[in-house]
Amino acid sequence: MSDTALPLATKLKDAVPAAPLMPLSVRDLTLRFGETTVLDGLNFDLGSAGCTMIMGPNGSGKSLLLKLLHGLMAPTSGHIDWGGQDPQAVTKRQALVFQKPVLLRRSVAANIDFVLKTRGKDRGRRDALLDHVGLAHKADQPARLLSGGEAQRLALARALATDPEVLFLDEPTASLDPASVLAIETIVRDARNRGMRICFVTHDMGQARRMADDVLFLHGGRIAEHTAARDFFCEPQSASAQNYMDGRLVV
Ligand SMILES: Nc1ncnc2c1ncn2[C@@H]1O[C@H](COP(=O)(O)OP(=O)(O)OP(=O)(O)O)[C@@H](O)[C@H]1O
Repeated sequence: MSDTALPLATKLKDAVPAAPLMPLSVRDLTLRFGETTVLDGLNFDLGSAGCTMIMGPNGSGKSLLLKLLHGLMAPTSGHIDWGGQDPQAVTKRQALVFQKPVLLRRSVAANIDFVLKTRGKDRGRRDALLDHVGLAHKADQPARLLSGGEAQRLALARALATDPEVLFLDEPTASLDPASVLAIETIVRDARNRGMRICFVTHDMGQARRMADDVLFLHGGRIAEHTAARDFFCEPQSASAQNYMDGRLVV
């Protein structure tokens, strides 16, 4: 992206609080709807840095896992420990970007202004944020007129405006063209390289290979595999991950 990414990077780095949310420890995490168990006794840890790609077939529980980790839902049982921090205070230190961008029916600039104002952030960062995601020239345009890729970059800028320590992404590029996919990946990689912890749901194998430090593979609400990226893509250990990568796993 543009040269003006640097001042933004500096400000994001400066904003990291002293007591970090990472590492994450998840123990016996279970979610049921009535008689149906959709997440079944998950146990995993995430280290302080990097990008975890969360993969698995449709309905395996990826989106629900993100919502639990972000505190948008409560588990039926089990524990989520973000660096020993008070669970009540965790959500505000994280951001979630959905497949369908959630935007205000205001101008592009006003979408950023709103987040900066409500979070008590420096309003002067708006232009740097818009430039960082390549939308400075659209600042005065209504957000509803943006293309899908532009809207998703604005959603990402809104997320970055909150200075999250953890960024959750739920299939953010699912309906975007290759150039828009790469633009989003560039922004996310930059955030990761500046120390933001990334948890990224995708079905896009190429994207997972480009972005992953580690892969958490879900199948039927359980963790089939949690492996370093190079091991996962060279030789997945679980049959379900092998079948998924070969296009043979349909749930
Ligand atoms: N509110 C709900 N009540 C009952 N079942 C639900 C509810 N929300 C989700 N589910 C079920 O939980 C399972 C996991 O859903 P989830 O959205 O996490 O899957 P996913 O892995 O993200 O799928 P996809 O790849 O299709 O987005 C699915 O079978 C879904 O139908």
